[in-house]
Amino acid sequence: MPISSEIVNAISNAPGFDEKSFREIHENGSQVVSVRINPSKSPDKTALSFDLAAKVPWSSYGYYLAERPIFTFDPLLHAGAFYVQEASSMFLEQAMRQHLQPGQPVAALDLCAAPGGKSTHIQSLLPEGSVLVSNEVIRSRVTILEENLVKWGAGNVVITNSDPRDFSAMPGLFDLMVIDAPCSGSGMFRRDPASMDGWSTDLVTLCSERQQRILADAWPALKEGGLLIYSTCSYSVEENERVADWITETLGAESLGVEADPEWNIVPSRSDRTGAAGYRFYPDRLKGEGFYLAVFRKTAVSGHPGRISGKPKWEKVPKLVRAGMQPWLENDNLEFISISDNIIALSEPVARMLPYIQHLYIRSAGISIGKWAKTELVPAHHLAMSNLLSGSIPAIELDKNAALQYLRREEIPASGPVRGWSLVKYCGHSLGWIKNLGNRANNYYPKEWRILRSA
Ligand SMILES: C[S@@+](CC[C@H](N)C(=O)[O-])C[C@H]1O[C@@H](n2cnc3c(N)ncnc32)[C@H](O)[C@@H]1O
Repeated sequence: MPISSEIVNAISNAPGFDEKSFREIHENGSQVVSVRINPSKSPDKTALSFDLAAKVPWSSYGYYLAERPIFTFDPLLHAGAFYVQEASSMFLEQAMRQHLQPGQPVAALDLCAAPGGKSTHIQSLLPEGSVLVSNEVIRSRVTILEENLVKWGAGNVVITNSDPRDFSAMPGLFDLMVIDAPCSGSGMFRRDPASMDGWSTDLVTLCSERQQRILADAWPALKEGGLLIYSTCSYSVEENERVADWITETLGAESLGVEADPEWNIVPSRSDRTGAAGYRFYPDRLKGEGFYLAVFRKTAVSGHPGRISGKPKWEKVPKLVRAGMQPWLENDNLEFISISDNIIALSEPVARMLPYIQHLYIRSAGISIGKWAKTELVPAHHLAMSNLLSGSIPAIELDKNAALQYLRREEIPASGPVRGWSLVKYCGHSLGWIKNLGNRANNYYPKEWRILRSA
């Protein structure tokens, strides 16, 4: 679809912008499809419905696909074995790898997290012993964030639904802060031409002001020496280099470079006033959409986070219940708490984080194990998707058709001699639970996540 002259004129001052090739790439209808593999599930290449021949050069887990399959009908998507993500955004990996101490656990915040592209990626990159607070301010968007993180199987994540303002009350809590800010979205015009209709220079100004507000609100929560990764999917200098200038001038942050192989065709940029380094992605120069990323180190002194006093909103799990859960779990090096009958397993880094963030709206933390119903556990979907589950839990392996039947929440034939709870797997990856009643099996796939489309 042709791109309007109003848009082209407004972004023509962007470093590396080439009007002719930019117009061509938006008009020729070409599309790029990429996915990121979940290293904690490591799907077998032969199980995937697509070929992993072409790597995204700046990410160890990213791959380009030759064409766009109907991902909904790939059970491994629902198993959290991969995430469909635009390739340029995966450059976040270089910023993390080049600026975090290898092996050193961190407390990370992904402030604008839904639907979870960056959070799932950050989670895959964090060293053992780290914790990720994945926050989304818009309530209706937390649902998809939670779905994607549960499927990813992540246990070291806390999902919150709070305003950036609420993070100012926790000085110096995070070593890493990722702000993938809401923006005017011009970088996505090739993929979603209809979104051009809502674009205006006023929107760019509004976004730039909002980006600064979000940064100012969250900034106190970053530790002295901590890392800020700022990104947008906009081409506008007002939302990128000008914001980078504002970060270095007003917040006093130090700009950090990220090494990028010249063959990747990423355009390095410098902001006008302070020379802050940024990295620009153009679809006419590389295989990816429009994107900007910049990295900063906080040099100012931060306060110290204070534990929020008062009674926590959760209770300890009684010994008897803990004993009943034992056969379900691979490792017991966890803390168990109970919130409104739900039993939750917290790894040590998550348990350590919670007292500092109690005033946030916490949507979920750690891994939901299930509900204790008198004498037995009714297992949660999150447990099925996590690596906490004991290898001795009965499981049935389904072929693709039966797996899709299961994911539509249809009845699947009862199989195997074992009555009771059983995992359902596809190519060795858990999809969820059934309860085998002998003559039939009840399907416990979460109703709100079921596939509604027919083939
Ligand atoms: C670019 S998207 C984030 C995409 C996400 N990081 C990913 O990789 O999947 C920006 C997010 O910021 C959220 N947002 C909108 N207004 C906000 C505000 N005032 N403060 C913080 N976040 C906001 C949006 O709901 C949206 O989820």
